Amino acid sequence: MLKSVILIGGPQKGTRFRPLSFEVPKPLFPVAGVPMLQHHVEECAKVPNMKEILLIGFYQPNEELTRFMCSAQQEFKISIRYLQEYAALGTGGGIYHFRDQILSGGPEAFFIMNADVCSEFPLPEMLNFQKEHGEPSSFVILGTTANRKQSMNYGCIVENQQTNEVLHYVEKPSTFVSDIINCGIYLFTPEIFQHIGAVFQKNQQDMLLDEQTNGNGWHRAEAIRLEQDIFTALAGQGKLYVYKTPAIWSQIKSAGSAIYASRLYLNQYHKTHPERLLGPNVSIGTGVTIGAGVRVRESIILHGATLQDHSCVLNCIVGWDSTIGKWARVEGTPSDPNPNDPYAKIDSETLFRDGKLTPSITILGCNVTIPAEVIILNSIVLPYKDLNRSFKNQIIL
Ligand SMILES: Nc1nc2c(ncn2[C@@H]2O[C@H](COP(=O)(O)OP(=O)(O)O[C@H]3O[C@H](CO)[C@@H](O)[C@H](O)[C@@H]3O)[C@@H](O)[C@H]2O)c(=O)[nH]1
Repeated sequence: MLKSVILIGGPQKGTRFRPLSFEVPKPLFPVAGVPMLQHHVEECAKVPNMKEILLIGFYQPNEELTRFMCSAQQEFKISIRYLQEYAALGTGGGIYHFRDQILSGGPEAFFIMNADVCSEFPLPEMLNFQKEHGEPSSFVILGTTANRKQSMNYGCIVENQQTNEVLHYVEKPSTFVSDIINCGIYLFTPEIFQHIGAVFQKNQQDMLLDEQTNGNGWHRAEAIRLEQDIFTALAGQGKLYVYKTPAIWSQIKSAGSAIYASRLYLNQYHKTHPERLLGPNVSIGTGVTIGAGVRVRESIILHGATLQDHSCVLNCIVGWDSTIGKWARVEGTPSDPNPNDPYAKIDSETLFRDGKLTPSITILGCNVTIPAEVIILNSIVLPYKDLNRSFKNQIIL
């Protein structure tokens, strides 16, 4: 059985996201149309045997987070829980504090991910890589290549090129170390807690020896960074490996990087979620209202029209100020030129053939109202019509 943990940090951390983070916690900021975290959740839920996703952070429980968790649990059919740290415990301290929760049910391995990254999340690939490299309980860091100058803003990894073992790990070095950087996505086995535990014990001993220690000593011992405290020590011990991905990856620290990450995900959608794209070949007039989950392609939506939630518009022209109700489907039949004939032109078909309306683009005149949950297929609807049911191959006067 497997689990995933997403490190969502807390309120003070999102400063580079102001003023956007005033409105919504940074991990829920929409990237490519869905909350940043949803990309993680979706990929985790696809991994066979994934039992649970734990969000760990120091946000006060809040309505936005609760709402996100409820809807994501339903949509992706996976348990999602939020575990709140009493203070910022760092990237290693939070998972150590909640180790019993992570290990309950006996997962043989678990993923840890930074919330503020955009990635293809090659989780199955990391699992396979773990099986093929080193001993079975080795740990895997997802890595990617950066340019020399930018690499120094990240955790830098020197690998054994034959075995992919991590030989050196330096967090945000001040001089060049390696162009392989840490993507903030890891695959661990429960054994990682022995290593974090050893750091915790040592911190506690140091704390007892330190006579200056006051009431917050416990917190100081528990604040542990995976990168500096764990990876640096594990490098070169035959335990830590890097799986390098050629796929998309970006950090999301600023508003600018959120737009860049959106573009990366939107490009992916052509392959992974074509239904989330408005398009291809869609033009939308001014003042058009498009609800959540609407699908549009090969259509022209004229100004003032409203496409209510989850409606689907394919091969249509939607007239000015028309309204398409929720879950309605308005569809026409394209009459594109033969794509295999380089000289082909589009046919301007006659409206009727053999006494029947030729299947063609559906046209809604202005101020037409299509009710919720109906299907309008290959039809022409004259202006100011309030339809009350489904229609197929008709001219509605
Ligand atoms: N739960 C919890 N999460 C935390 C805490 N501190 C940070 N995080 C979360 O951990 C992630 C890493 O945040 P930072 O500690 O700010 O590190 P960074 O500058 O983003 O660098 C990290 O990510 C890079 C990739 O994006 C890595 O290259 C780098 O090595 C490092 O892991 C973020 O998702 C953040 O929300 C904490 O105390 N508690």
